[in-house]
Amino acid sequence: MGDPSNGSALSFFSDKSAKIFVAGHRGLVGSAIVRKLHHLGFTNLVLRTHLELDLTRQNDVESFFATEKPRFVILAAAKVGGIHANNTYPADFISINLQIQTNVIESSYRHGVSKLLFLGSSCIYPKFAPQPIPEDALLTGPLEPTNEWYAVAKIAGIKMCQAYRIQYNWDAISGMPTNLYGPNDNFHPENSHVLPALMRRFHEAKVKGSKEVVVWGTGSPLREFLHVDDLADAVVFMMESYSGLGHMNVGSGKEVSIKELAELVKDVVGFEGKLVWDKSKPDGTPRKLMDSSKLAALGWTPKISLRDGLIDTYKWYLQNVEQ
Ligand SMILES: NC(=O)C1=CN([C@@H]2O[C@H](COP(=O)(O)OP(=O)(O)OC[C@H]3O[C@@H](n4cnc5c(N)ncnc54)[C@H](OP(=O)(O)O)[C@@H]3O)[C@@H](O)[C@H]2O)C=CC1
Ligand SMILES: C[C@H]1O[C@H](OP(=O)(O)OP(=O)(O)OC[C@H]2O[C@@H](n3cnc4c(=O)[nH]c(N)nc43)[C@H](O)[C@@H]2O)[C@@H](O)[C@@H](O)C1=O
Repeated sequence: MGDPSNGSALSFFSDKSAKIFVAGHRGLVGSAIVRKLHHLGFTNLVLRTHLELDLTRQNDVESFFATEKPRFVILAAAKVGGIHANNTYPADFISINLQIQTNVIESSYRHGVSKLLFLGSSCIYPKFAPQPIPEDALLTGPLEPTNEWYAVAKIAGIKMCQAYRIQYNWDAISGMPTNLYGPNDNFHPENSHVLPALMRRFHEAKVKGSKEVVVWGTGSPLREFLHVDDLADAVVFMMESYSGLGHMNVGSGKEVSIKELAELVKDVVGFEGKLVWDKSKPDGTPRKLMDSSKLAALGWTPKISLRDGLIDTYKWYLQNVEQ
C-alpha cells in the first residue's frame, strides 16, 4: 500500500534518479514533460507506448506497477481530440478515459507511488461558467454538450484523486490545462484541435495554391491557448510545490477569438487566400478563459507568447509532419 505520509513531504527535485512514470510520453503533453524532465537532469524515466502497455487493461497495469514500482507518476495518457472527435465518439471518450485513469490511479496508490499528477482539461467547467473561470466553478452548472462525456471522465479523475487524499492521505493532485498546442500535436484534418487543424489546412492550401480555406463555426468563440512547453514547466512546478485537495487551473490568461486565431495562423504559415466559415460546424463553448491566479500565487507564470509559440510549432510541423 502507498505510504500516505511520504507524499507531500518529499521534494520532487531532490533526487534526479527517482523513478518517474510518464504515461502517454509520445503525445503532445507527455513528450513535452519528458523533454522538460531530461532538461532538468532526471535520469530514470519509465516509458511505455500504448502498444507496449495498454492502460485500459487493469491486469497489465497492475503487473507493470508491481514490477516497476515508480516513485512518481505523471498521467498524460488519455483519449484526446477536438470538438468533432469528442462529439462523434462519446462512448470512446468516456469509457477509455475512465478506464485509463482508474487503473493508473488505483495501481499507483497500491504500489507505493509517492505522488501522482492527473491531467484534466478546462472542459470540466459548466458551459456558461463565470469568466475567468475559478476552480470552484466545478459542478455548478450544465456542461458543454459537444464534450460532456470527456468532461465527466475528467471530473471523475479529479474526484478520485481527492477521494484517495481524503481516505488515505495519499498525495494525488490534479492540473486542469487550457487548450494546448506545440510539437507532437495531432494534425489530423478532422479529429484534431483547432490550432493544428488550421496550421495543416493553411499549409496545404499554400502549397497547392488554393484561393480559400474553410474554417469551422462562426469564428466568434473565445479560447485561451498555452504552449505545451509552458504546461510541462507548470507540471514539474506542481510536482515540487503543490500538494493540495483542490485541482489547479493552468492557463496563459490570454484569450483570442477563433477568427483572430485563424488570421494569426494564416499569417505565420504565409497563406494569402481567404477564409470561408462553415457555420454548419459546432462552435462549442462560447468562452473558456480560466482563472489561473491560484497557481500564479504559488509562483508559476507562463513565458511563451501565442505568436512565438505558433512560429515554433510551424517550424516543427515543417520538419516533422510535412511530406
Ligand atoms: N491537447 C490539449 O489541448 C489538451 C490536453 N489536455 C490533457 O493532457 C493529456 C494529454 O493530452 P495530449 O498529449 O494532447 O494527447 P495525445 O493524444 O497527444 O497523447 C495521448 C497519449 O496517450 C497515450 N494513450 C492513449 N490511450 C492509451 C492507452 N489505452 N494505453 C496507453 N497509452 C495510451 C498515447 O499513446 P501512443 O502515442 O503510444 O498511442 C499518447 O501518448 C490528456 O489528459 C488531456 O486531457 C488537457 C487540456 C488540453
Ligand atoms: C481542449 C478542449 O478541446 C475541445 O474543445 P474546443 O476548445 O471546442 O476544441 P477545438 O480546438 O476542437 O475547437 C475550438 C473552436 O475552433 C473551431 N474550429 C474552427 N475550425 C476548426 C477546425 O478545423 N478543427 C477544429 N477542431 N476546430 C475548429 C471549433 O468549431 C471551435 O469553435 C474539447 O472537445 C476537449 O478536447 C477539450 O478539453
